[in-house]
Amino acid sequence: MGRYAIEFDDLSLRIAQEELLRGVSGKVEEGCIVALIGPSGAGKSTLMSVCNLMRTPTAGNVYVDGREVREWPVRKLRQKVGMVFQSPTIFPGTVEENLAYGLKLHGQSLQDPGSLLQDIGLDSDLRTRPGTELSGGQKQRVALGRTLAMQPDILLLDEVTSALDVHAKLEVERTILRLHDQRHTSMLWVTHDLEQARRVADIIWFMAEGRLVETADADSFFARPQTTEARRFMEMMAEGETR
Ligand SMILES: Nc1ncnc2c1ncn2[C@@H]1O[C@H](COP(=O)(O)OP(=O)(O)OP(=O)(O)O)[C@@H](O)[C@H]1O
Repeated sequence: MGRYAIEFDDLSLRIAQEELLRGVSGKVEEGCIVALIGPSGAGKSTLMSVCNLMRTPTAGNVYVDGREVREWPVRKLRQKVGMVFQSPTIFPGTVEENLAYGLKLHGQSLQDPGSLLQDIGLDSDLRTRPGTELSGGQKQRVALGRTLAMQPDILLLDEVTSALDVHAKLEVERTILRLHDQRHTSMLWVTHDLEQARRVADIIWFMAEGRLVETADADSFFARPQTTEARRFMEMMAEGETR
């Protein structure tokens, strides 16, 4: 097997009678940013959740760095595959304590809070500030920093900017791209914001009804999707914007 950060091999996931994922196969190259787009309920979050075993596949396999997820020690897998969500979780305590939270769970401490703050674009004065006093964008940076403190090789980003205003969204987006340049982290990035997908992604994966319907490099996807489903989706999204 070549060097892929993540590889999905005929992956399916059913909960009760519901088919959440249906035969998904695809590969994320190391250091690549894949934007996962598609209608609500397509299975985008579900696909990400199997990468760190928050959910277990019903059939098929998921390989992280060439090793099937169920063969990884879970703690190691979750250190290697970090996840950031739409709504940042901020624990009681200072920004620094929030940044160190994941490491502490792993019996480690944060070695260089100053440089992490710099990496996530937060002023060093904020280090001792209660996390709950931050703005939405700052909280999302702290959530990102907490995940990055674990030195993940892979980042799963689930609509991480959708709760932010335009300014904060672009700031967080830029921070993520800068970190990507520095650390070459591989990323699966779910977004409903097609302009964002166009700005950040190398590759687009379009999902619908639990299937990975189309994969393409971002430029060719946005020039013209190949499948009818993706074309319809793009038209629908464009109509929504002009309404
Ligand atoms: N625990 C569950 N039991 C049954 N069905 C579920 C469960 N969790 C999610 N689903 C269903 O699985 C489907 C896929 O959900 P998922 O959240 O992965 O979609 P999504 O593409 O990320 O959607 P969105 O863009 O709205 O976040 C949806 O139809 C959802 O209702």
